[in-house]
Amino acid sequence: MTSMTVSHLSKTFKLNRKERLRAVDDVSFELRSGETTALVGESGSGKSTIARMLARLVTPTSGEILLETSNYRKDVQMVFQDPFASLNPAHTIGYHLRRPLEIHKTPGTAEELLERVNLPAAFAGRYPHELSGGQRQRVAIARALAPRPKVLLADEPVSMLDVSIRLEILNLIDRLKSEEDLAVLYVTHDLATARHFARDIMVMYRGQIVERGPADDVILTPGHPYTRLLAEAAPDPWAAHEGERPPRQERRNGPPLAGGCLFRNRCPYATDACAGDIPVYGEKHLVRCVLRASDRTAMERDGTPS
Ligand SMILES: Nc1ncnc2c1ncn2[C@@H]1O[C@H](COP(=O)(O)OP(=O)(O)OP(=O)(O)O)[C@@H](O)[C@H]1O
Repeated sequence: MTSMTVSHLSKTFKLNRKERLRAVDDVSFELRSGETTALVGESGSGKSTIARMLARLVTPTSGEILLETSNYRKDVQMVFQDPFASLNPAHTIGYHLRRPLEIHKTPGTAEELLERVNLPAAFAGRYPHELSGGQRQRVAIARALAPRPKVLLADEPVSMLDVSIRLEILNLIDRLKSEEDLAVLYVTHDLATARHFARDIMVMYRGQIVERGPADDVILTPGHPYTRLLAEAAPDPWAAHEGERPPRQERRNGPPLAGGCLFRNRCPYATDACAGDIPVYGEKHLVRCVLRASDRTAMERDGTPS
């Protein structure tokens, strides 16, 4: 069942008197209960801005976010990247968990919430500094679950944690998704965990969703040259291409491209057509590109025209 429908969502930031940055550009998708949808793309592509608009922390410039239910503040919860910044050092874990129960008038106790995330009930009396990063992230997840939300937004929930415990936390979110029938948006740089935990993957490039579809299809048979670049070089898309890594500023704002495909100045298959309107092809697996994957295979076989 659809929990949240996002239509034509855009966000333009005003950088200074003259400059504007279109961080999110006409994005539409659905989040369904009991399913994880991954949002992947390099740094600065707009992933967090989408999550923050869905959490109502950032006001959209245009577009619509429709929720099946009516109590938005209760039904949409977010887990942030930094488990050290998200808990107040002055308050106990119990306080952090009881607050949302009180605010949203949901039944339950801090101890029950701790159990749901596999932490001992005695942690309710502890302070954040007494916990490890992984334990804090479990607390942050428990706090997000306290109001019994329908939608959980997880923005890079494990990227600041020790590699050895990342899977535990992702498995926990996955189990809770099934138990609570949550619609999960998993924002990540990491294609491998996106493929493993998500049913669908959406690939963002400079504010636009350039490809989306069932996780295996997107990763194993990427349709967009950008997805292919990400998939070949995962987890860091530039790790294997260090010499070609574009400077951060260029990646973020880039040279101005009026319309057309925003990837065309980096794309090995770019043609004049890429400056025009870009069609979307596919049904379940959608790709925003003038060339189909089969055309590119033929170009590679027969030699790319110079
Ligand atoms: N409040 C803001 N004011 C101005 N620009 C912003 C603001 N928030 C984000 N941006 C810009 O919007 C673009 C998208 O940022 P966003 O954080 O959504 O990307 P991201 O894909 O989540 O990146 P990361 O993985 O590094 O978090 C970036 O160029 C960023 O600098």
